[in-house]
Amino acid sequence: MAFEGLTGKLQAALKKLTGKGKLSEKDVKEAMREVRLALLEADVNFVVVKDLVKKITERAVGQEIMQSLTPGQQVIKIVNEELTALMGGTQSKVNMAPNPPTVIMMVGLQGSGKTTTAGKLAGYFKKQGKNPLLVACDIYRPAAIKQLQVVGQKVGVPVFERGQKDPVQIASEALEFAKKEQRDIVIIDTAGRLHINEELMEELSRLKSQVKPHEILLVADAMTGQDAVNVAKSFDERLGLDGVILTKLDGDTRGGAALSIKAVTGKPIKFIGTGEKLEDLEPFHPDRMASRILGMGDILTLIEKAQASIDEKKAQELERKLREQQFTLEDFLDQLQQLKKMGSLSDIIGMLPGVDVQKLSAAGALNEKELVKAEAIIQSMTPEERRNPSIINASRKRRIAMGSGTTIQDVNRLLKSFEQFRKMMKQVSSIEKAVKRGRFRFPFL
Ligand SMILES: Nc1nc2c(ncn2[C@@H]2O[C@H](COP(=O)(O)OP(=O)(O)OP(=O)(O)O)[C@@H](O)[C@H]2O)c(=O)[nH]1
Repeated sequence: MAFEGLTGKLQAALKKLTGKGKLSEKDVKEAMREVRLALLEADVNFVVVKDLVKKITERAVGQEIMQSLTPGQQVIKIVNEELTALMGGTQSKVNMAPNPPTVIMMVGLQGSGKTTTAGKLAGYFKKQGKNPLLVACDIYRPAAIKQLQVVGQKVGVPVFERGQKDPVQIASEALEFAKKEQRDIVIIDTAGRLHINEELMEELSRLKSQVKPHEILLVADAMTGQDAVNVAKSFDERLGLDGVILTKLDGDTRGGAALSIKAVTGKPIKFIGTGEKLEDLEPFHPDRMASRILGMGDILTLIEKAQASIDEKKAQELERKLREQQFTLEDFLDQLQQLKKMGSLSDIIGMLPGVDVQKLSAAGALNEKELVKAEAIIQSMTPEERRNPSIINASRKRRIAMGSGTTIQDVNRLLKSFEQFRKMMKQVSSIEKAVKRGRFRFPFL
């Protein structure tokens, strides 16, 4: 899970403030020193850090805050707001052409995830009812065309290719083709290089003047931290970017790129890549990211992910069962299977507020293999046992363990996690209600 180190340190710094009834200027300044260090260690650009901490401190030591009943909470609210503002404030969407097709040019260095992300983006638009076309203009790496065809096929979007022809020529033909075939979004995968060089920029500039894209998106690898920020700066100076797609935010990314790109280049992050699978692309919401970084969870994204992978009827049925306490192990099995579609366990759990992912993974609670085991155990139960786990006595446990090739301890553990899951689902629905009523309180306060 990305940002773990940063989240832990920010929480530790801010927690010191929430324990106090009244705050002095010294308390705030001390906490801000820790916030500054945490951000620098996360590889956030140091000018950005300096500016951010100054803004937070100025607001936090203001009369209103210091004299409020809950000054610590107010400071956290300020940090949350300033982090949100730093990342652009509100969501930036892709510019759509008034007369389709909308042309999107994907640019970036080799290995940043450009080709994969072009496929993800095509899949994203297709799910929204659009009719995209992918265009293979990375002619130097022969495998790139094949790779684009593979991802295109996986998301069900056609790929326009003309082999090693001049990319500018390919793009022009692709536009003609898109108009004829009524494709409303054209996504062009361009060549990458290991480093920024003149030849690459020349080619991309030629391509830009020929196809006049409505959107130029830079794909940058979040794992490279400040390098990603510098790459964004260079591409923007030479080509003019409309936005950035930051990939690999599922790894142990420290946070530097996500927090610095907008402030340094003025260009917003529009999407983030959160895994290797083609559905692992999320629109970027600065406010939700700020909450995630502060360890306050991201219930809204979690709900959206659930909505995207669970069909509406099933979700309503599930909600009813949870409300009426009729949620059975059979439903649990169904949920485990749905969960697998939503992404990695630690990413999903990390979106719940107040959950310490690091602690859970250390305790082995987020092991994906456990999911497979859980499925086998539930499948070895009788329908009666699935509906009513309280009848599972010692001899039934023995039978289930034998049948699933597991141990009695495994069966016990599963029954226990089922109980916990039931509780967690209840918590999610009560948080959702609280958010809707505007009464949601940050859980670690
Ligand atoms: N974990 C993770 N891996 C990603 C993500 N996006 C892309 N990748 C992986 O990054 C690697 C490089 O991706 P490509 O799409 O081949 O990179 P590229 O930028 O198109 O490379 P060139 O075509 O050589 O320019 C692949 O193994 C992808 O699966 C992401 O969001 N998370």
